[in-house]
Amino acid sequence: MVSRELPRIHCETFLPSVFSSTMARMGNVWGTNGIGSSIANIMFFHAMFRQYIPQRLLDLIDKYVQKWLTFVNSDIQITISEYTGDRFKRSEAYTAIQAYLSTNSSKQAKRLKADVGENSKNLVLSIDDYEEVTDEYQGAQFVWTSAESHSNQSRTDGKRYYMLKFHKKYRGLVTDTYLSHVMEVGKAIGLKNNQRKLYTNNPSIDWYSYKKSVWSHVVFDHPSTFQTLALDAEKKKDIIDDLTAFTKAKGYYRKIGKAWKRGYLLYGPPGTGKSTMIAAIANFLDYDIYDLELTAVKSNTELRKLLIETTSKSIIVIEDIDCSLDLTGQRKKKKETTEELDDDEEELNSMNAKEEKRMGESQVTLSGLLNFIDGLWSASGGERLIIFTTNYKDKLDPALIRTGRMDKHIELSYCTFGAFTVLAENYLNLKSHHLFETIEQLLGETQITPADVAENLMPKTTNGNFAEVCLEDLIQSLKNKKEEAKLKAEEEAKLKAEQEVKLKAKQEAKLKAEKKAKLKAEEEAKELGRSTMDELDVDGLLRRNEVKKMRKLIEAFNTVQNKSLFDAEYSALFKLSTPSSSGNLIVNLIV
Ligand SMILES: Nc1ncnc2c1ncn2[C@@H]1O[C@H](COP(=O)(O)OP(=O)(O)OP(=O)(O)O)[C@@H](O)[C@H]1O
Repeated sequence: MVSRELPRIHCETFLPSVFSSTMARMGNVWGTNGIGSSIANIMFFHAMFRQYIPQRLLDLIDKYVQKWLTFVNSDIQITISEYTGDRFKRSEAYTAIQAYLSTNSSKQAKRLKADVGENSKNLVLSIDDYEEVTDEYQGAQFVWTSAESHSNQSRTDGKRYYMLKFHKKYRGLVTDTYLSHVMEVGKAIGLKNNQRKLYTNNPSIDWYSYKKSVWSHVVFDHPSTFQTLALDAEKKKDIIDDLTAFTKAKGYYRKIGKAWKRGYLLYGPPGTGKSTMIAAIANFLDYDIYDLELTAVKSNTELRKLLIETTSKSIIVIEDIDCSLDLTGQRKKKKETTEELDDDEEELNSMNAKEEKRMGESQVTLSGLLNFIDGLWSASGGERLIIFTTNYKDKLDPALIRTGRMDKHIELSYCTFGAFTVLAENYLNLKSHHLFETIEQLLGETQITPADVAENLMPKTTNGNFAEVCLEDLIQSLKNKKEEAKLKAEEEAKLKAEQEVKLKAKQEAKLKAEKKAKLKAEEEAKELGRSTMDELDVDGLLRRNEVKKMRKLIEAFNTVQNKSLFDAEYSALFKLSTPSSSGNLIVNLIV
């Protein structure tokens, strides 16, 4: 990353006389007429010189002048840009340097910039553009400058960078220890100031504005912890152990050749604590949360870009993944739409409208999402959890939740007595109570979400023994729920019984009809006497009223055993001069 930007001689080719007189005037103004005119003369001769000397010779001279300047210039410069590569990701070095310089800059720099700090309470100062800050390290001096470069086309499309200048004799010190020292201290300051953040993705239309950010954030300040989470102790311990093991497994993941990330699927009915658990996990691990609104992501490329711009030590959350996108049916639907519209040209206008609407909708596909979770790009950053939540696990594509993508499936279900005791302690400060026994019994008999229990345990009055009131409220709620469930079960049983009776009647009618049809067929077969006739009848080659005639014909054939006689019989029977095609067929079959 060490780049040595050496001063270049810019050879002016504009009118030397104008320049010369300007310089002379400046000399007068400064009272240094001699120096001014000397510079003007040098520039004049330099310009003349460049006009009459061949280009190849000029290039050669330039090359040697640069070499000479390198030799005599004692400073080395290192530039650290805010965004590396094609502005994919904010440089960690830039952020660390910003934090590192924040302490020095407030003491030294005369022009400072102030911004609201991470905790939104204090102002954080940093050096303004082209202001210099000198840092001392092991007796050496280092000069830092902050600046912004603009491309020729755009004045707003600035690329921010820090520039470090030092004497070339400190090159070894810089590469060996100084830069790592800056990074280490900067990161430590960053962590100290750091408050966890809750990010949400910006619509892509804003990505290229002056703010240039794909994510927006607020300070994450959710009070949920594993202690306050209503969950059975065993389940809780299992999750905590899993998370702890994950955070310590950097080396292990590298050894087995896997990206350092883990997928959690939280599923269960609404109000069972899926979002609450995510907050508890973030607080436990001290991670940021990236709450990804998938419907606002237009394409798989955008999804990848969002992923790249997440930091490590973070949780990427997609809530209600089953509702986020029709990930499996999306392509099919589009195809159907196109086919329909092809069929009818009159619908061209409506097609355009539909197409426009479709363009506005998310084009993220299942494969895009799968790549997001465990494609090559997902390995950048490391130490990340990906959490999906859903109320309907069965609706999800198995590929999305298979082990390796969603490594741990956690069911959050209705409130157990264990979960209730956590809530009672949190909400009412109660470890035990004489009503707990009744509640335990009722919880075993009916289903209630932790959200509903929590709502009942919220003190609604400050008077008297509100804990007892809350518990009684809960008992009443549980009884109501039990009654509701009983009524619902009875209703369902009644409905089921009715459906079964209907089904039985339908089946009996069907059996009866089949039996009747069979009997009729048997009677007809008997009448025909031969299976050949059954086949012919089945094949529909003969009309039913011809069957009887055919029987006679066969009898005639069997009796006469002579083709010419049979033909005569046949013609007489059907009153034909020549046999019909069906007659011929029968004859062929029989003969
Ligand atoms: N397991 C729990 N522990 C503690 N509080 C809970 C728990 N479950 C629910 N709650 C309470 O109920 C409220 C709603 O819970 P939460 O939003 O976490 O449920 P959810 O499962 O994410 O619901 P949804 O599926 O509708 O998003 C929370 O604010 C919290 O107060």
